[in-house]
Amino acid sequence: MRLPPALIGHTEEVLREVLRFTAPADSTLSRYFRDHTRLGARERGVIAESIYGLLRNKAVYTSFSESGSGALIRRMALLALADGVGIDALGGLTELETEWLTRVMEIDRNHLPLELRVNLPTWLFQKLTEQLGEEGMLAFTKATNEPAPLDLRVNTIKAERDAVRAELALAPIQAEPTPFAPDGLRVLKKPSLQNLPLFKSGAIEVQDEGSQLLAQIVGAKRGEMVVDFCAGAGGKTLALGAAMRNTGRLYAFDISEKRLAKLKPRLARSGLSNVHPVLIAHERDAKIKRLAGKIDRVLVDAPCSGLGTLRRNPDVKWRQLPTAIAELNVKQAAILDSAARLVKPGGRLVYATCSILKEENEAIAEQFLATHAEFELLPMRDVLVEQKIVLEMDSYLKLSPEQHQTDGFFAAAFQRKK
Ligand SMILES: C[S@@+](CC[C@H](N)C(=O)[O-])C[C@H]1O[C@@H](n2cnc3c(N)ncnc32)[C@H](O)[C@@H]1O
Repeated sequence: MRLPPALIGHTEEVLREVLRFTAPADSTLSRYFRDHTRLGARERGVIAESIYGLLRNKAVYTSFSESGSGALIRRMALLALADGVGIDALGGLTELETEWLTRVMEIDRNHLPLELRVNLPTWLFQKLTEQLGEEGMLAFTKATNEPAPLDLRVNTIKAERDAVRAELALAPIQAEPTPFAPDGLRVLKKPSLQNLPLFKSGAIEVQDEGSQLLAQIVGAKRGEMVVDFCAGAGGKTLALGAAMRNTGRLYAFDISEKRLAKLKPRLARSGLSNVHPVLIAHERDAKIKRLAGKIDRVLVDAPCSGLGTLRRNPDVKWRQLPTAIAELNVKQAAILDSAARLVKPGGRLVYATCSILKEENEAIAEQFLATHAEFELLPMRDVLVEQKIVLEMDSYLKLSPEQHQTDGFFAAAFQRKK
């Protein structure tokens, strides 16, 4: 069945807004759908897919749009829609548009220049090629164009992985244990989970396997004092609280009241009572000082470029700029430096990002070690053995979509010398 002609106009309108890059694409889409309640589920699906498709293929579409006629934004929207549903499904095309689309859709994209094919801004193309080599950069960009799997973390305070898997199967939702994270399940299709009793009761949370592994390597145990320094909406806080078996004290710091507010309902569902959310003004807030030298484990899940999450957020590569990354680097080092003060002798500090850029990862870890003689690196291979996670790593944890089917993550673990 042909899609209504108005769909092209809607896609154009969302696209115009998304390409301003003033807000994340998913929030622009949600707002548009809230304002246009008459759009049906299929139409929403087609628009959303086209917008994400466009963000993944922006360089190619921009080049293709140099031919054709009419408004540029319409040509871009048509390419995204044609890639998503096929030209024949589109209602409202003019003869000229059909002719142009048919012609450009026949171009073999494998023969386009590399920089176009990988669909990266030039600065990122150069950086990733330098860092990963051409083959590595190609493997990464290919993997970021694949949809991310839907991973769940079983809340071990409330349920066990096998039992949850069996209950999901009755729904019927098929799920497999995640390859590396001990409490993870990978759901094979993408059903809606919000209304499942398992979700409502807090037995499961949606969380990428990589994110679960970051919480795991903190190694939090019963009765400990733990700080999640950049807790946000608490994805990792909840995993840490469960690892502590709901004992001890877990502080969830963040500078964003809005994000901490999102943690509240998740906390209520989780059944955890050992979590203490604390709004801080900045990383050197006086509230932090009184905990100096008292904390067993500190996780710094630092604000970062998010370039490891391109599968879910393809707009990030177009929104990020090298200047913003340089500013982030200063912030990351400052947060890590302040968080380190909390760690007691023998305690563990974990620095993590969802980026794949060396300057946000290894460079920050190395700079930290060079300026903090009281800390030593805990090689990640040892931490993984301690946590019984079968993953080959060297000094650091480096997860990537092409190798591990997770988002791109980095983590370094340090120990304060005794
Ligand atoms: C990568 S996100 C955290 C995600 C979260 N840990 C999770 O698992 O869902 C980084 C967080 O750092 C917070 N942040 C930014 N600057 C900060 C600072 N100076 N001190 C503490 N948190 C900060 C941001 O508000 C954001 O929530």
